[in-house]
Amino acid sequence: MGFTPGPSDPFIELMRPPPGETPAQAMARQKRELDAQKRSDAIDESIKQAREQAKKERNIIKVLLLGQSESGKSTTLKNFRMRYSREDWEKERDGWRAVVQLNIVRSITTILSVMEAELSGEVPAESDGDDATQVGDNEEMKFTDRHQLLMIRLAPLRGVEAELKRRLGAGSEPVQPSLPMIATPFDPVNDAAVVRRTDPEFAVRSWKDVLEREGRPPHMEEASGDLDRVTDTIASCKDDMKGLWEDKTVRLALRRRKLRLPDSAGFFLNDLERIASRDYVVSDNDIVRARLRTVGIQEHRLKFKHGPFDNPKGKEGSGWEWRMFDVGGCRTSRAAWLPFFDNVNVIIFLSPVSVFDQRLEEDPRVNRLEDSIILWTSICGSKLLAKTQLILFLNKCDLLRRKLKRGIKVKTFLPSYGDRPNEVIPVVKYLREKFKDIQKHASPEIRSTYIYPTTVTDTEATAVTLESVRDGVLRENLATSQLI
Ligand SMILES: Nc1nc2c(ncn2[C@@H]2O[C@H](COP(=O)(O)OP(=O)(O)OP(=O)(O)O)[C@@H](O)[C@H]2O)c(=O)[nH]1
Ligand SMILES: [Mg+2]
Repeated sequence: MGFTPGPSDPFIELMRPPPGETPAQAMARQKRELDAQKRSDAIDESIKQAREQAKKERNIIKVLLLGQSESGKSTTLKNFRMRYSREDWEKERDGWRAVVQLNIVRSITTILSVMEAELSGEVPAESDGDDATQVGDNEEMKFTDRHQLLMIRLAPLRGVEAELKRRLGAGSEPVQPSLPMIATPFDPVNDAAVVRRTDPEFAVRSWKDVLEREGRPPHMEEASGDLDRVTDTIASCKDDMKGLWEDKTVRLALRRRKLRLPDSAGFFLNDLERIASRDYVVSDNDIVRARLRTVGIQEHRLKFKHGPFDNPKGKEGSGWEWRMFDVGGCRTSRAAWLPFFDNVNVIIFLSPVSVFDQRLEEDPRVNRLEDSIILWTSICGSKLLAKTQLILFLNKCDLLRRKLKRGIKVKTFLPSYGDRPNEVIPVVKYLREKFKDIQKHASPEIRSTYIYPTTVTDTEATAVTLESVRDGVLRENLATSQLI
């Protein structure tokens, strides 16, 4: 005899309408059941989507570039893009022309301001411990009619500077000196952190905005006319700019005033013959050197399709994608970093080694090396970043070499350096050990740190470093992705 489910079947019992249910109650119950089913289906769907998303993102590596302002984050990113995203790099080439021009013109107008100050007999400001070599006040500094003439002939560059700022200014704004400053992204923001600056620096919000505008073929008469005017004026000032930059008395005045031009200024000013011309074509090196302060956070994507670790599952078209985030490094920008720490796979942290005798632009009370160490300690110690792979670039080794050659003693600014030799290799080795120790003691979990001494403006040497970084990152993330 077969089994006939009877009234005692638990499922039937469960589904049975309650005794004495009215038609209205039955309708309400059925609606409740339908809603519950819908909710359950929605949950199933979102789980499915999350799984699919995780599968898709298995090959995505999130990389953050961190470090103080002018540490070389954007320059590092440019190296990556030049090497691994050549198509975009080429598309943006023309857009950099105006940036290089602004870099040159700003250096020249800054020098003109120094000359004006000298000629008007203004007393130079006290040293802020910056890297200029001491120049005796008694050194002869004779300005002549020729200098006056140079100043008059170069005066149109002030208008060009304003014009270039306006053009690059879609996303540009001066650094807000009134914004709260914090030393690390984990610090609470309060008004006490506000420091007033006297000289707000020109800033550009986003490469992408600027380059998209600048790189476009000029479609408006006005835009193309402006560009020609700018290029024409710069070209017509070429000889005078060279005369100014090469003049001994001017150099002496710059040293006496302890003027710190941007790190790339020399690179551009020594090559005026090529750059200040009407048919100037932007070179790879020019792009790498062109300084554009980052404000906000910019995302750039790189695809790795070739190489030993590029195909994690051995499937066609399943290469790795790196999402690289470049941040503004000054103290007013660091609060914006925090939301990007979620699920970050890799941090490339840049600490310039040449800055032991310099102060922060945004807060001249703070030594730049000290700032970098505070920042590194906070990043290493963050629980949120405990599983993140840390890569440290001890950058600007070339500037360190130059500085030490000029006789500036590390020990003066870093007494703990003691009597070790005042040479590049021992200094970098010393800093490397210090940064490594901090990582070891501050990290919530044991992890390795990959440390590279770099000069990211040297694209050939950096290419070798990037290969190693790339393979190291992919190897580590391959292991993680296998676990998904
Ligand atoms: N000589 C030399 N100059 C460098 C090096 N790295 C960067 N620079 C220059 O330093 C300046 C600042 O570099 P950026 O890459 O713009 O610095 P950043 O960290 O992105 O700065 P923010 O956007 O302000 O946070 C630029 O003029 C670079 O060309 C280096 O290793 N050597
Ligand atoms: Mg930058």
